[in-house]
Amino acid sequence: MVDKKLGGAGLRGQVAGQTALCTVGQSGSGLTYYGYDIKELADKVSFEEVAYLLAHGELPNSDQLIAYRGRLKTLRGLPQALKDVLERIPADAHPMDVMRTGCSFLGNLEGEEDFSQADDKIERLIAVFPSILLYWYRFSHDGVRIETETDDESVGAHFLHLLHDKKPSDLHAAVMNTSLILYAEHEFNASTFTARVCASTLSDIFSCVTGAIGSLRGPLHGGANEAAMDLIQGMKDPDHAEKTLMEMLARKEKIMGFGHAVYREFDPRNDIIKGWSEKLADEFGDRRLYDVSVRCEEVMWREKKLFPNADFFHASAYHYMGIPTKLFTPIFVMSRVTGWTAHVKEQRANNRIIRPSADYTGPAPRSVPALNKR
Ligand SMILES: CC(=O)SCCNC(=O)CCNC(=O)[C@H](O)C(C)(C)COP(=O)(O)OP(=O)(O)OC[C@H]1O[C@@H](n2cnc3c(N)ncnc32)[C@H](O)[C@@H]1OP(=O)(O)O
Ligand SMILES: O=C([O-])CC(=O)C(=O)O
Repeated sequence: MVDKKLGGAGLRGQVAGQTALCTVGQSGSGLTYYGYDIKELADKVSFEEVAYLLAHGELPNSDQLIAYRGRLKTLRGLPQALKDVLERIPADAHPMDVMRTGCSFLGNLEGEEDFSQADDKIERLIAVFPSILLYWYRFSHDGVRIETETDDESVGAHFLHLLHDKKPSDLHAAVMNTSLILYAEHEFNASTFTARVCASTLSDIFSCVTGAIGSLRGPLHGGANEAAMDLIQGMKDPDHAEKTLMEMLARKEKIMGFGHAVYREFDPRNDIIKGWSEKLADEFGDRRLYDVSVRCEEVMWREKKLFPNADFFHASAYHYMGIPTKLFTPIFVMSRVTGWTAHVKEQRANNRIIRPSADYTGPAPRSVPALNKR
């Protein structure tokens, strides 16, 4: 196992605040949302129930769930001004930049005027992110202006429906549901911490989420699922996967989708998405991507004691559902917006501006030389 440097760089191991939302890596279950184990949530509930839990602190009863799903359905439409903006974003833009711009622009049209509107804005963002992404994607790639208001019951099915122009199979809707649950919340990860820092200045929720999207975009965080896909795509079979990884490790390259800042031996989300990836591989009728991913897992553990994080088996799972690689990280946004916004509310409820100190390493005090003396 890799030794962690506690303290210092990356604030690793330092407590930077309190949360009631989530535990990561504590002994026992590994990952819980408001006390519920991630495995049980992934087995028993829908993403919408998790989204409600994160927003309100308790799972909804059946009336609350029906009403919540109904509200999300009615909030999927895009204002014309936002459609106009999305149509101007080029096809080769990164979809995470589309999400960032879409969120920021919506903040201009439907801004949060005071914090009592937070719950409404949160529901709007959860409902509208798939529409923002796929309106842009289908316009820029297929030349069509899609209708974003579908009657799909779930966010995951709505996303696949807009992408493929048809309702998804039960299997694919179930995988999306689980995937969105797995990605929903993860304590003080980099993007959530970004959202909390922004919230601590008493800024609006669109600014908090826009900033968080920027942090999630990087390959050391959410962007790793796309980087993992790029890696496994080129692997012809498990032996080739092993050879490729051994060469990369010899060159001291990072293998995206492996390792974690908090978990030490495994990421509890991995087994869950891995199981779905195998089911999808069998349905797809070509196990190559799944089999090479399994070999990567074996090699990384044997060579480096590093394990796949939530991102690694998401790559093959999403690919088997016909999702283009560059849309992988935006799916993370569609899910994590629930965690980010729950943290924004929590920060606001007990706020002090987040403003740490730095160890100074610059020059000793000195006086400014005249321009002709520099
Ligand atoms: C959903 C998520 O956001 S999960 C994270 C997604 N990100 C990735 O998959 C990117 C690849 N992984 C990484 O870069 C890292 O493991 C991170 C960013 C996740 C965690 O970073 P840290 O907490 O600094 O990692 P940690 O302290 O465990 O690293 C210790 C050593 O292991 C090595 N290591 C860690 N991860 C990897 C990896 N994926 N491949 C190769 N070596 C690695 C590092 O090089 C580091 O050595 P160094 O200090 O000499 O650089
Ligand atoms: O917790 C982290 O550092 C990264 C992560 O796994 C997540 O945000 O889901």
